[in-house]
Amino acid sequence: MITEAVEQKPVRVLVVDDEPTLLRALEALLRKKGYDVLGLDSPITATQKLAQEDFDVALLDIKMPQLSGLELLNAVKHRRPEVEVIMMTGHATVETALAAVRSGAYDYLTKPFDDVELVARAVAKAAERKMLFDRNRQLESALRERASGPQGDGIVGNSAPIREVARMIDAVAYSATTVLVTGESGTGKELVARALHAKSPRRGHPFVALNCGALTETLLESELFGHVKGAFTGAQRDQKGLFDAADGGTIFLDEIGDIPPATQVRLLRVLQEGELKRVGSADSVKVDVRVIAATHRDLPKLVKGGKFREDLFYRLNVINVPLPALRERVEDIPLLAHHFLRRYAERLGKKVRTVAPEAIELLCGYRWPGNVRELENAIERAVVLCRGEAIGPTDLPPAVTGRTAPLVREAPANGDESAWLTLSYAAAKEQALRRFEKSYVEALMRACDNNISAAARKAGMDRSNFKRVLRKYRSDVEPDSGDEGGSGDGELATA
Ligand SMILES: Nc1ncnc2c1ncn2[C@@H]1O[C@H](COP(=O)(O)OP(=O)(O)OP(=O)(O)O)[C@@H](O)[C@H]1O
Repeated sequence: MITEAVEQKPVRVLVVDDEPTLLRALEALLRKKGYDVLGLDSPITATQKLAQEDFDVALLDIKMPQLSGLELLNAVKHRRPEVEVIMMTGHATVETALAAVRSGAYDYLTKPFDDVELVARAVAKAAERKMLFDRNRQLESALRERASGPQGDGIVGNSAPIREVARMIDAVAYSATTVLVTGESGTGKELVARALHAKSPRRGHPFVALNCGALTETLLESELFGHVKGAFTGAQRDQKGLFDAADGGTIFLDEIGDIPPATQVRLLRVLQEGELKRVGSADSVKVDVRVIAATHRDLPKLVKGGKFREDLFYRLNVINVPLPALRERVEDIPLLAHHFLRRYAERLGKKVRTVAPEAIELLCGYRWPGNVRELENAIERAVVLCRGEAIGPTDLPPAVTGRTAPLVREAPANGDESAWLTLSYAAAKEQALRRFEKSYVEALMRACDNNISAAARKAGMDRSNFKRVLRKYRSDVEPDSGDEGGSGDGELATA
């Protein structure tokens, strides 16, 4: 992972002071703290070294013969602007401090040092800042490489599975073959469809997307194929459909597993014959549209259950591009986080530049049931909340930091009753109920091997009520039809 490479680099510190005793003491102190230190008593030698070697932090005395510390600071910033500089001054005046900061110093310390630990702490802070910016630069350049490289498709990621996706896009974009993109919600199925279109010879023609799960059968058919006047109540004139709108280009049919049987027949006809019939008409119309379909459902299972036509499945599944869940490619998380950070910092006009290592660690440790979409939302939120240059753990959503209802977890069970007292009675009761509900449904699901019907029976609840409760805690459970407009095939998604 890119971040690890940055973190493992030893921090290199340059100390320049013409007082030999202090120089040796600082060298010894910083070496003891684990830094790779070069101590020099001559600012001239220091400028020569800076031309040859990399440093992360420089600790410079402000008053030296040959070259003043401020002149040396300017030389450092000129040669290596990325080095974090701390000035040491025996005559701390507001003017010298200001002059140093204006010239790019990160901090300044006043000599003599009452407590050398202060020096170590200042160096540690400067080193941390330098590493953050190194990490940022590295991720930025990886992103630039990715965006301008052969993939150039807006798909961010360097993991093996995402490289394979990019390879498949390149391999199949040029043909007119139907592609089925599969993967959990938020894994980037539409992004892949857009990339396929953008890299195809059809790119000068429209790309039209439709979420098939969001419409009733009549509306869906009319949207896709158009209708003639009088085809159904409200059809007051002839209307073309999205296949007409996409002529010469690509149509992206999301949630293809949700389309009803009659629509499946019509779609099969378009795929087989290259022609469609508008709703209410017996006439055929020729169309030239590439179909890319997507689903988060297990289509072969729907076929087995008689809910999806086998012939249509084979027509759609000529090429399958499976998208991995985000938790299966954790190494992409830092890259994606910085990608979204850049996007939202720019959009929101904020000076957030990076993600702190502890926040990256939390992001990498979370399961991301909503995949890249959830990560994108988390980073947008963090950019809004962030007050400094780096997103920290407190800017992340509670689900990611594990702060979801901590009071509930810690309250009376371990005797820490004070946790309750920060809540109103209603809030405490609500949290306790949610805790009970979550543990109960999770335990039941475990006991019933994830079989929703069996768990509902054991709970003495009807299946759809049980599912409604379960859905509060499990994002991978499908809604029942009527719940949120799904097709009513919740069993498939959870089995
Ligand atoms: N690899 C990626 N690089 C950059 N952005 C991504 C990537 N994958 C997904 N995204 C972004 O995440 C969001 C969700 O992606 P998209 O809508 O393509 O997912 P989906 O799988 O089609 O979701 P659903 O199944 O819910 O329709 C979009 O804003 C998309 O641009």
